[in-house]
Amino acid sequence: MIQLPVININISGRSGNNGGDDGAVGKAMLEAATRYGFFYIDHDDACDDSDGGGDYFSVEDVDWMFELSKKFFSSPREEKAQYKIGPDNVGWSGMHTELLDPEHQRIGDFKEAMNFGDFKDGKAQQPLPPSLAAFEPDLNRFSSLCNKTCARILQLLALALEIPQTYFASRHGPSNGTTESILRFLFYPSLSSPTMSNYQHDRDVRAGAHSDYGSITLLFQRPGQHGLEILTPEGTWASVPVWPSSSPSSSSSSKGECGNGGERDDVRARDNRLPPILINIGDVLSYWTDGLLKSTVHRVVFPHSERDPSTATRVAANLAQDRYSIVFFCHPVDDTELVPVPSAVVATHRQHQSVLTATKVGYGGGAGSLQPGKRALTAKEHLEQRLAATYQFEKEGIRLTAPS
Ligand SMILES: O=C(O)CCC(=O)C(=O)O
Ligand SMILES: [Fe+2]
Repeated sequence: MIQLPVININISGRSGNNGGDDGAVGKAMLEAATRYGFFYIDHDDACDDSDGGGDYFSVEDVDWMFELSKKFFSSPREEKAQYKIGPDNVGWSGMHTELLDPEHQRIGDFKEAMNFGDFKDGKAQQPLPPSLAAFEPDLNRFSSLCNKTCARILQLLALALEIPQTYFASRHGPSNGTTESILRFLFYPSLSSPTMSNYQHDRDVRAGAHSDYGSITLLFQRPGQHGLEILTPEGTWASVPVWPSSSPSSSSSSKGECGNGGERDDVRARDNRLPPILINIGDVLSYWTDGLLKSTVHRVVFPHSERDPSTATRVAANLAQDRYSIVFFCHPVDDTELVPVPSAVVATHRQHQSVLTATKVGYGGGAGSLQPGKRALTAKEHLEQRLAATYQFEKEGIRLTAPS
């Protein structure tokens, strides 16, 4: 189990009771992003002088999205199949359709997913299945809260990198242009599901090892449905709890009245039943900052308690859990040129990296090591390059391992 820092943010970006503490919060965030590539965020209303609700996720917002996700995944297979994912990366993907770690997996991921792309003027730019069509405004609102949260995180990171606060945020959507951002519902059936009959506990995973391609990812998890693991620099897998404990490392992550108060925050979050949102850095932000911000490899496994030899007993006793998660992959606007970030902090890091690391960053070098005479990659090109390097793509853009 790894204890990652919990960073308390106010969403409005105005100082409020926080006493202009953005500097300390940004610094804590940058530290976590450079050390782990992962951290949690929590939000304290008392620290926010925005006009109350509306700008951040309420418990009800998140519960409702999970309700919608369940509603969708439990709709008839034939119905979901009409909204199958295509080259544009939106729509439904069934069990074993995605293979995130082709080198190590014998069979595709044990999961189903539903991807939503950008919303424009409140409207989805893709057909919505009957189970969700009536809830377009709710999906749009949730996606918009995700974008706002990403913008705020990017603003705090920019502050800590000593560049204009709008440097990253103004290069992200949705108001600045089209992006490849995706809101994604995920469903990992429990071991007791009939779809699990081909599962082999020594070889199969719910989602294979991978890094995310965007700038940052938000992950919403449900209490009791753990399974996420991250690869540590030592090359071992560490489980990431849904509820971070109030360890000293988390309470040191941000200071001040409205910083993370360790135990106090943990209790508050539990009372409200909303675990903090897990954030991770993706490949494009790592590339953009020459590897200073880490894009950490992670995967989703079946909980050890369900994989042990007494699994049969657990399954029989109905203790095995489905896992539902909701992910938001935040990407820059497609035509953003990934020129080196004008940050002295990044420049210093670049000077200290070895040539070997510099060529591996973002698995295609970093923005600062561009060959002379070559133009910078755009965000869309970077994504295409990452996708091509990960999968031997079939024509439609995702690798199919089984008919779905
Ligand atoms: O479901 C999860 O917990 C993580 C999913 C994930 O890492 C992804 O979809 O990229
Ligand atoms: Fe991921």
